[in-house]
Amino acid sequence: MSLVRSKICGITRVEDALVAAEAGADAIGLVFYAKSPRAVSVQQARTIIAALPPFVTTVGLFVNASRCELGEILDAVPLDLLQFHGDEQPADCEGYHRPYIKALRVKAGDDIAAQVARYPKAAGILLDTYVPGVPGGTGEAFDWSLVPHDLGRPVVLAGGLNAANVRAAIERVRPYAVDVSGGVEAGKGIKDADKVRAFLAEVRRTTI
Ligand SMILES: O=C(O)c1ccccc1N[C@@H]1O[C@H](COP(=O)(O)O)[C@@H](O)[C@H]1O
Repeated sequence: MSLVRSKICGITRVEDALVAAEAGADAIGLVFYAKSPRAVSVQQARTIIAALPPFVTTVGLFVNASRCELGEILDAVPLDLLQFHGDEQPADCEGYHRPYIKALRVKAGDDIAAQVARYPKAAGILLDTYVPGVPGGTGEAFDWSLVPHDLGRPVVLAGGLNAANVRAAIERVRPYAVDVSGGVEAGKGIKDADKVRAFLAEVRRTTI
């Protein structure tokens, strides 16, 4: 029997980070993608991370960022883990002296196992919903039955999760962790404390 880890992504405010940490989130996600309504500046990210208690993993989310842009952010922001959510190839994700997770956007007919195998150095694989033209954070779930049973890697399940469906999602996919953004928001980039608490409580009471 194991507990499923959790990440609350798209944090833009200190108060939301603290609610997530106090409610037991294992990680918070900071979006460094200017086109996202949840994008944070370097200074915002530093302020949020400085306010966190120990043992909360800080994840930086990037979408096709250049090496130069990413390097500048990493020089300034103490991120523990990188999440590549665009079309990054394996070589684009390596060389930053940080573990990374690669997001794959899932649709019917995909050979998920083959895509996962392309990223042997990834610490984990995040599975999100494929929506044409949108890299992520769509709030839409995908058909969880598309996920093969044993991908042999830590799987982070994402895409349209919320307190009402996360239990079923965990029981179906048996992921290492779940990741949520829109399902715990009051508005874009603003978390709803009650939704965050309800989501994390539901994750905690669901063992696999
Ligand atoms: O949150 C965003 O704005 C975002 C932008 C670009 C790529 C990914 C983004 N978020 C990630 O998308 C998934 C699913 O989010 P949701 O729960 O469906 O809203 C999650 O991993 C977010 O971290």
